Amino acid sequence: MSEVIATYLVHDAKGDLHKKAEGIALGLTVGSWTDLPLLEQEQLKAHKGRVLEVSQLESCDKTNQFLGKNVTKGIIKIAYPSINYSHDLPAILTTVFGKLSLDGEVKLLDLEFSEDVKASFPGPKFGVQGIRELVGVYDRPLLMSIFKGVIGRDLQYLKDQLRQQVLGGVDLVKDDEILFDNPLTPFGERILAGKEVLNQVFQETGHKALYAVNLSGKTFDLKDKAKKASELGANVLLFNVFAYGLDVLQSLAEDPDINVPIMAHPAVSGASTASSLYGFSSSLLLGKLLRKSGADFSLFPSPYGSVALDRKEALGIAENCLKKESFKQSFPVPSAGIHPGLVPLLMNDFGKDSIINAGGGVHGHPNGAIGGGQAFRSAIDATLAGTSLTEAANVHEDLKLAIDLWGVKEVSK
Ligand SMILES: CSCCC(=O)C(=O)COP(=O)(O)O
Ligand SMILES: [Mg+2]
Repeated sequence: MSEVIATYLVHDAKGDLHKKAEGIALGLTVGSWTDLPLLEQEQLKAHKGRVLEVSQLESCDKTNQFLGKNVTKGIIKIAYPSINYSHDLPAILTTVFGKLSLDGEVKLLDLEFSEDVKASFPGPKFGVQGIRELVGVYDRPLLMSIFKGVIGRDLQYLKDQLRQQVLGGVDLVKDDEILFDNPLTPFGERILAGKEVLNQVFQETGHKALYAVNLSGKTFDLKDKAKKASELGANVLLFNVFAYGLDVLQSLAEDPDINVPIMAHPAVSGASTASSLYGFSSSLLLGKLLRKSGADFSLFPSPYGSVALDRKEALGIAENCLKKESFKQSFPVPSAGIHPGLVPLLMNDFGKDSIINAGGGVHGHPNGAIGGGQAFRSAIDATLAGTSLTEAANVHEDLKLAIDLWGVKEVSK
């Protein structure tokens, strides 16, 4: 059947989850059902939402949150026929979670798309394999660092900082998401300066790296800017997708003239995912929907750093980025507050097909960004070899300095 199936977590004060589910299925499709004459009921049958599952999880007394209100917690699954909407995310999301997202304690946990609806989405242009081919690294997690303190600085500062990071052995360097187009480091000039530095380092050392430049500005200017970036030879486009909308990402990913991988930053997404009662699940928004819309990379808070996400949610994002699908895979990038001592935990959770990403954990190293990058590379190599970081630190000075500063968390067996 051609449809989208939505799974919701609900907290219902009235306690009748079946009635609630029927109300949602009708309200978001044909409206009132039983009041209609029989003929009209028959005609509208193909359009009506179908309740597939209602299961009660528990009844709870939410004394602390809502003045003693008793609520019933449950899971509701509803199928929405695809003849009701055009096959694009704005129409699909408005159908399955439009008015409903404003109507009490409902969280959208998952969406399942029938194959014909799925076919309307591009998925990543490059994917994990395509990105690996660009950097020529196949046997380990990639390492990415982030420009820091570039706001208010000129192109020369940016070039110097890029050079230090790449000499440390990182595979990618990304703009911070808060660096926008500006007179000191304009978008096009950042791309050209980045290429110059990366070429220089490659000539000197043979080390290949990519630079992700922040694609920013007004929505209707983005395509032209992205095409210009593509012509200038940009390696990767960083994109604050949740400040714009998933469909804007999809339009960029679908455009054949924008032949550049897209890195989705999670800025602003917390407003839609953080509550346990409302919004979207992280695995849906930052995993499944980003991948469908064409993100080659999905950045999200790891369970361990400064902005920690629940471990199960973070693993759910990575699973949706990588699981077997008709689309290419998106690279999961657990981020925020990452230092070399967290590498064993990250690799244990996210495996080889992930990217270790750090800003402060690279630049804050006592030997600067070169030492920071090298400490991370040693931590990755040691973990792959099954050696503890404490042991590896005996022979890798930069790793030792990093561990002395930030500590180490080995995986508990
Ligand atoms: C919330 S994921 C975003 C990662 C990011 O953009 C960043 O600036 C992290 O920097 P840090 O110094 O915490 O590694
Ligand atoms: Mg940042």
